[in-house]
Amino acid sequence: MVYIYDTTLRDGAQTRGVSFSLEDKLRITQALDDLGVHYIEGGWPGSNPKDLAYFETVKGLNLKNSKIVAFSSTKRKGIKIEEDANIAQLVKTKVPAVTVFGKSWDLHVTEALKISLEENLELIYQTIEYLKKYFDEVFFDAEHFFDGYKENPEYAVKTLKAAEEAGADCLILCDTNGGTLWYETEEIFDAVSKKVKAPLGIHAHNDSDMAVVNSLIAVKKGAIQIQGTINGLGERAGNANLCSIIPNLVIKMGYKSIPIENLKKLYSVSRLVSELLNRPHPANLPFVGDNAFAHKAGVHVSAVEKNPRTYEHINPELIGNRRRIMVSELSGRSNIVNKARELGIELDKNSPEVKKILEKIKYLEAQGYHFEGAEASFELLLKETLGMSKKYFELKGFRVFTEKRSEEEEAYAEATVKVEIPEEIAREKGIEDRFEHTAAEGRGPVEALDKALRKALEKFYPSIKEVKLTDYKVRILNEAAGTGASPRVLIESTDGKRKWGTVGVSPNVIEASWIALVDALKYKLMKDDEG
Ligand SMILES: CC(=O)SCCNC(=O)CCNC(=O)[C@H](O)C(C)(C)COP(=O)(O)OP(=O)(O)OC[C@H]1O[C@@H](n2cnc3c(N)ncnc32)[C@H](O)[C@@H]1OP(=O)(O)O
Ligand SMILES: CC(=O)C(=O)O
Repeated sequence: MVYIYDTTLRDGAQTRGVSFSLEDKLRITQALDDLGVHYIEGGWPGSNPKDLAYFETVKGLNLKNSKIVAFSSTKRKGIKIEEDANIAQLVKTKVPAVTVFGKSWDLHVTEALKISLEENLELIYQTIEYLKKYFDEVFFDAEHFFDGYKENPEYAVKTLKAAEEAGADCLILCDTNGGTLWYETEEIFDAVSKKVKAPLGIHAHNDSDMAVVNSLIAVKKGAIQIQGTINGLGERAGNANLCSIIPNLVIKMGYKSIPIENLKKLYSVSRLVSELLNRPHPANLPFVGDNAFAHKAGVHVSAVEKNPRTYEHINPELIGNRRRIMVSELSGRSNIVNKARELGIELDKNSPEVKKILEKIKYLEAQGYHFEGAEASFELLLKETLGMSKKYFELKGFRVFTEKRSEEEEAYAEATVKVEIPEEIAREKGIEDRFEHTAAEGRGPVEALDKALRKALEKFYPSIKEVKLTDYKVRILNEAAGTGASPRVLIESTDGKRKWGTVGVSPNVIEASWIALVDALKYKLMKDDEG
């Protein structure tokens, strides 16, 4: 049995740029409990009022699987343990388990704590002995254990023995600076397990990109507790990523830990943490990233179609992720067939339509289009080629101008747009005048154009009012051409029910924006028709 100890709410909160609210901490606690994590380190109650409030509030959650753990250092030097504010706050939490970190590297004892090596052993012993009177489980985080062991193995082991003799339930070897390589972890675990009897655990940082492998090797060498964080959050380069450790441990290494059926929740827990931090979810995370099972190359897609094992190390559904197929200039016909199937359209790989769609994609990508971030433009292209979409309107012309009358005055833009609605649609709607000629103002030319186009179309298609632009990005494609370069415009839109991306490319940035805007509105009308 390997116990999973999550420190997202404590070491994860030490990530640069991260600040969890109390509500975030409680939501993450519930999600981790639901996933089946064994221990959740909620914070350091002696550190700040928020962590203190967490330990008060968390008692109200009806947790099914996880034990809440409070964290602190060993007692301060030069005072009695009963006088130590950190230790007093730990005791007040009345949680089932606590973890204290103590110094295992002689450098830290003499340089950071500025006490003798003997005194440090006393701090460790006294703190653990005292806390054992109040808590079922007391864990000892041997800070900098690996660096300490490399410089003074005898002393590093003495710190573990002090904790063991005082009654620690698990001795966690910490790679605090994250510089340890996998074979060193292996050797040090081998040596230490001969010298202490208490169970061992590991807490690894990722400064050498070794945190996951060090954690798994430690398990191979007998560790029964792994400390880590969701998405590898943590001080500097982060902590060991539990989203990689858990599936490797359970699915591949076959250890008893979190039940395998619970792993289906891993992807959503990982996303929840990104959402709460208001950060983009890192797409390239193994297992739980959106790219983890995304296939772009035609050769890969063709093989995955036949048997997913050809390019997937596990079934993505086991951890709640899914397969994604991208369409681009690197696609083959399999990508098109697969993408069409996602849209509910069955195509024959050898049909002329598939060939035509693929050729169009390759041609447009060579012009600068990029369909990966513009799935709505791809869907329109596919359905237009297959004759499955209506022509909703035709442009009869647009004009945009920008004026700035003086240094002081803000620049201003105005656009006029003329569109024509097809006869059959006008008849259906009982509208006689099929032409609409409108003008609108905006702070910039694209805003003016967007407003004028909507104004022109709203009379025929009132649901256009629901569409909002949520993102607008311009990328210059052939930078060397300077002002003659071709811009690519990517637009993201929403109607409150769904979000979609469209793309436009032209040497004229206004026209590139127009193409992407038109696709955005056409897509909305097509989806409304499809119900
Ligand atoms: C490896 C890790 O990540 S451990 C976790 C680190 N996390 C944090 O530091 C976040 C929370 N920390 C805090 O809120 C604050 O640092 C507090 C409340 C704990 C302490 O604040 P302050 O009392 O102002 O002290 P400050 O942070 O400046 O210095 C830390 C003190 O703890 C002492 N200390 C550090 N580790 C230990 C230890 N294991 N045992 C005993 N004392 C320790 C240091 O020697 C220093 O004492 P000094 O003031 O006598 O030099
Ligand atoms: C305890 C801890 O957070 C560390 O050693 O990194």
